[in-house]
Amino acid sequence: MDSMDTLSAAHATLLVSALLECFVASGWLLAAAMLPRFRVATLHWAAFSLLVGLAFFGYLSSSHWPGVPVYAIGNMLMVGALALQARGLQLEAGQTPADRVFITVLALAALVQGAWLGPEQSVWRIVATSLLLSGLCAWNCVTVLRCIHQKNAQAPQAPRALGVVLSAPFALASMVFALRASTVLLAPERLMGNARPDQSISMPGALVWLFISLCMALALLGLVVYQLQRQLSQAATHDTLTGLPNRRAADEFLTQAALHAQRHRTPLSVLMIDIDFFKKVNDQHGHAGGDQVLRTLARLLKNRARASDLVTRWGGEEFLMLLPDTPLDGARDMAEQLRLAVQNSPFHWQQHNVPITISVGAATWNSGPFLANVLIADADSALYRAKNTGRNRVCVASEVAAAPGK
Ligand SMILES: Nc1nc2c(ncn2[C@@H]2O[C@H](COP(=O)(O)OP(=O)(O)OP(=O)(O)O)[C@@H](O)[C@H]2O)c(=O)[nH]1
Repeated sequence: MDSMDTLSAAHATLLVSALLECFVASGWLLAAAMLPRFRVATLHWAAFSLLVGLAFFGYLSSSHWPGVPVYAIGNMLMVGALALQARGLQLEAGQTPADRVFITVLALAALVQGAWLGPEQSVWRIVATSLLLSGLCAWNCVTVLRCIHQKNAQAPQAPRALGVVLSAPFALASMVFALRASTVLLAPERLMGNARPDQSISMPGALVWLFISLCMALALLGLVVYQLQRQLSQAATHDTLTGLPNRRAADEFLTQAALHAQRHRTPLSVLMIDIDFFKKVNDQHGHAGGDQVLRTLARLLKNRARASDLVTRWGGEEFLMLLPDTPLDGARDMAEQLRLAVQNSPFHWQQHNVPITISVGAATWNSGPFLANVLIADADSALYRAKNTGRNRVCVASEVAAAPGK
């Protein structure tokens, strides 16, 4: 291939890259329209792709703009694009955007372009710009890792490898820009050997960028899908009013806890908790007042539970607590503590004191075949007894009843 062919191949690759960037930008705009929760971040990423596409179109048409420092403008667009990508990522990760840093980076980039504008100074311009771009990509890599790590610390869901996979394109981009800076610094004669050193387009360079840019778009998409999947799973397993796990989550936890209890021969207890005369609370304070009482009680129960326990909203004004490794005596003690804590805690609604008491039914599985529905039914009938014998009390089911096979 002669040099003319090489140049047109590089041009063709740049043109494809520029068109692909516009295509990716329209995808992010669509995502912004469809996913309000991700609107701000996806708009940043749409702007990132558009600016990169614009930079590529500029590089492509540089020969039509004699005298215009197209490459300096292109470099500014690239730095601005990566700063926007970083800002979008920070917002997505729930961090406060480091706008001062971004402005400093942009000012530095502008200084670099202005200070070394001519073709004979392109070595320094390329080195400094590549280092800035490398730094921004490295930052994005760290932000993605921190985002996944943070979300996993709240509720582990993703495999450890996910953070590595999603941050890899940013690490790769950072290394490529650093490599470009060092090769241009170490072998400037190769760059200066070009007919127009400030406007050289290398075919491998264009291809590498095309690859990295698509990988970055895929990684950002992966991040959005991961967050969406977390949201969906949260909505399916959690109660929106109290934020507690719902009945479905309780069923799953009970199955796991039962397997653990059977394998390690440890008791498993459940507490069925019901607010007394809750209808009156609704009647006196309205549904919103009732909702506030439910939220306060949920917080109280959660604060008093051990890390290994699970507090769930079973339905209506009923809560189910699962207590692994807890015998019936321990469950009774725990229930009694909760009952007293509720009785002595102030529940407020619009400056009104709302006196609240609970009734609790406790049941324990100790040995024999495990039947979740029997254990729950036992706790339920103990609760029924607590209600029928005056409320604001704890009743326990017999241990044998929970294990009919024994
Ligand atoms: N505010 C509010 N009320 C709810 C919710 N879910 C169920 N309730 C109300 O809880 C009340 C339950 O009433 P009942 O089953 O008669 O029980 P209770 O009044 O607590 O009486 P006992 O349980 O027998 O002490 C009903 O008025 C329901 O409307 C909710 O999410 N929010």
